[in-house]
Amino acid sequence: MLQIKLPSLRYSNVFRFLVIFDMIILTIMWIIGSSIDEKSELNQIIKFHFTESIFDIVFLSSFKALILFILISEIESSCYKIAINTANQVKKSQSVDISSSTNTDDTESLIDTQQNSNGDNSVKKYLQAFTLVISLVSFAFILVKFGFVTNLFINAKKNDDKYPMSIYFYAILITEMIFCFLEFLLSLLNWRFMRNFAKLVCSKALANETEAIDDKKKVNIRRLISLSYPERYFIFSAFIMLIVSSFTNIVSPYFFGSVVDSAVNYTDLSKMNKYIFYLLGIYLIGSLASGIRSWLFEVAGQRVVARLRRQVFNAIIKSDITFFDTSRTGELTSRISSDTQVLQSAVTTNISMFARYFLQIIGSIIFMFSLEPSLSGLLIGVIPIISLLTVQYGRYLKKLKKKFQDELAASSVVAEETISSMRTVRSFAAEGKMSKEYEINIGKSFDIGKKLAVAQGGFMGFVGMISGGALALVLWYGGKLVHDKKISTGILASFLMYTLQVAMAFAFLSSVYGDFMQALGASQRIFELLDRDPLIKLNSGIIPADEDSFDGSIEFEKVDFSYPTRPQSQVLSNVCLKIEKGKTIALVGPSGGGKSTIFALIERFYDPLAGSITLGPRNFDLKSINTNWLHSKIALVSQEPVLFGGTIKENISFGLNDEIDTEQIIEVSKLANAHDFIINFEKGYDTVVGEKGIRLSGGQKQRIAIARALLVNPKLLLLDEATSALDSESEHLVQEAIERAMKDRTVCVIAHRLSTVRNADRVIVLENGQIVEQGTHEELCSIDGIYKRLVLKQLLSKETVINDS
Ligand SMILES: Nc1ncnc2c1ncn2[C@@H]1O[C@H](COP(=O)(O)OP(=O)(O)OP(=O)(O)O)[C@@H](O)[C@H]1O
Repeated sequence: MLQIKLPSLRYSNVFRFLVIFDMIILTIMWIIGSSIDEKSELNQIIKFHFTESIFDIVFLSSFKALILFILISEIESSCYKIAINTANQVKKSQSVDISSSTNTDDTESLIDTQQNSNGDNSVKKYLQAFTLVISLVSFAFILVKFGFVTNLFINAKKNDDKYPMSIYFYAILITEMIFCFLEFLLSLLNWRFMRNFAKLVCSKALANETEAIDDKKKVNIRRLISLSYPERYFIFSAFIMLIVSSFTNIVSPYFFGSVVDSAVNYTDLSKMNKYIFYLLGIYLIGSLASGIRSWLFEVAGQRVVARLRRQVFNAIIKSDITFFDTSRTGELTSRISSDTQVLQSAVTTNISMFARYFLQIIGSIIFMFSLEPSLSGLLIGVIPIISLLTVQYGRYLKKLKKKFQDELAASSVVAEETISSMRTVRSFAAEGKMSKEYEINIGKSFDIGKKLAVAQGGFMGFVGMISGGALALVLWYGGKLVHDKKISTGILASFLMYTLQVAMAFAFLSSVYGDFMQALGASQRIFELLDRDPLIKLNSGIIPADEDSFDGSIEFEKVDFSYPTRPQSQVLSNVCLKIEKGKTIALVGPSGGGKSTIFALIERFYDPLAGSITLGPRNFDLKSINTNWLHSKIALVSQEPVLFGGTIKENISFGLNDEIDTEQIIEVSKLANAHDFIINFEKGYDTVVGEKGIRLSGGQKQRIAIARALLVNPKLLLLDEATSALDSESEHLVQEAIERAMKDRTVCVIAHRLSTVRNADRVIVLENGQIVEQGTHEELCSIDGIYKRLVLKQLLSKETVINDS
């Protein structure tokens, strides 16, 4: 999405700030209040009473903060999308004057139209209504509670009774009431402010005339987490399980301490047995919830990584050919397999771990405070040191992991190239050299891996040391308090368990954070691939309704071209060329003259730099045509056809979506002189041809490629004659197949044989990217030019090949 700079002081930010501020203030007030008030907060949790307990208000504020925060963010992002879509539509249609519409009612009415016709909007409406309901319900709840408590206060005053709540907690109640009122007010204003927000985004997007509106985003934690958005239901359920298991973790030390206290203080064991029973129940629920949580997160992780792999693969295969001119296969496959794997745990399990340990730390600290504030103070001092260190460590890991994945991808390039060209490697006895090259590359990633290991080990050790130190300190100070009879042994035992939990949670949290940062490093290249906009988009552009709109004819008009990877060397200049319907055009000329480039432009692998290429009698510009449609009308038989690892049948029907029946395949194979050799194989058409057709001879591969082209029944056939010598029998069969394929069709052939050029309707001679001669074979032989020289050279050497290749 276009990165539109939004004002920081905007409605959603104010709302988000308010709910978070509400949560923090309430939690702080609760912790302070519960450590000062003699009523144990713990008892209030266990024995909840509407007019006496206060923790429900704190929980309400925290949950509400979480839900409202998410809702407001979602509403804003829907509005943003709607506004950008509106802007895109305006830009596309250009029906509205951009400069004058930015601040007028036009934008507003356009947004309205877009909102009414958009699916995002119905979601947005529900979210807005939900926001209002949540804030209204919380406000109502707090008002009712306030009413009841105030009533009790008044009665208590009259009757000289004890107040139902301490003054601290009454202050919490009033504070939350004010917050709830403000939140409710803001929710009411949601519609109005969001409408203004959409207007603002739309006008900013429209005003930004020079920049295209695209979907590029920065790579950050938010984007990383957004990968798991489609799995939100799994993750949400897993989170519920996580809250249950964290809760059991938080309360279990309390019961643990109670067991110790009841064993020390009572002669009767029944109280201890009761606590043990509770403890067992808590452990059982905790482990069940843990198991389900882990299963749900794992499934979500697997789904995320599978989807990501599909997306990356699709992004790669939909890229333009220029992209493949600059990328290496091994690197791309490494991105799909290795980089995506690193992300798997980060976007699911790590989020869960993060939330789990975070909750555990917060919960444990709250319980520790209510048990013994002075002991807790000791621990709190350690937290900033670890936090600071963790952030630095995370940054370092992110950088290192990106380098590591890059080096890994580089070694995959060597592996892929070696394995896929094993015959060449073997024939040059280059195994040793390739092995050394791989070793060097893998050595580089290993060196970074070692640094990663040192960083991880060192950091974990450091965190362990700090946690151990904190534990010893707590033990020493706690022991002193027990000795002075200020706290019971049970409280110390509970406290030590909480300390251990917090220390462990910190250690895990740091390591999870490290993993997260590593994933961020690894994800950079993946997002680069996903964000890449192909220069030539597949499956876009017009599909002519009329089948006759392309009859095979094609025209080049003053075409200039150079490859994007080598822009300084012009490969075609001022090429004017007409391929008429039903005619055969032969392209000849010295090697490197630009013949294959002409084919590449007809296939629209690239676009010309200047001039135009038009199709059919209605002169459709090639750039405006849907490329998939184009490729269904044109077939290319190349010099060295590439087959895929499947069966012969699959190879012949390759790329055709409809079910092709075997009869048709046999028919085209017969025409291509392939049927006889195919049925001689044991499995006939179901014979597997091996990777890239390695189990077939050159001539056989060519005949299969011809059968493939015949099955497409193209309007235009592009043929690159083989230069590699086949034995005469095979050559005869291939030649015959080619002649049959060319019959009654528009053909453009890169000719290497005299017989082909003789039969062509027109011969075009290309040299250094320019058409230097054209005419029939006889016409060109009658002038003293390049063509005549080529023919003479071929006749003198008694070869059939005509080009200088
Ligand atoms: N993908 C590419 N990227 C950059 N330059 C290229 C690319 N393909 C070809 N070229 C360059 O473009 C020029 C024309 O190449 P082209 O393959 O069209 O010649 P050709 O006449 O078909 O040669 P041959 O008969 O040897 O196949 C050559 O100089 C070549 O090096």
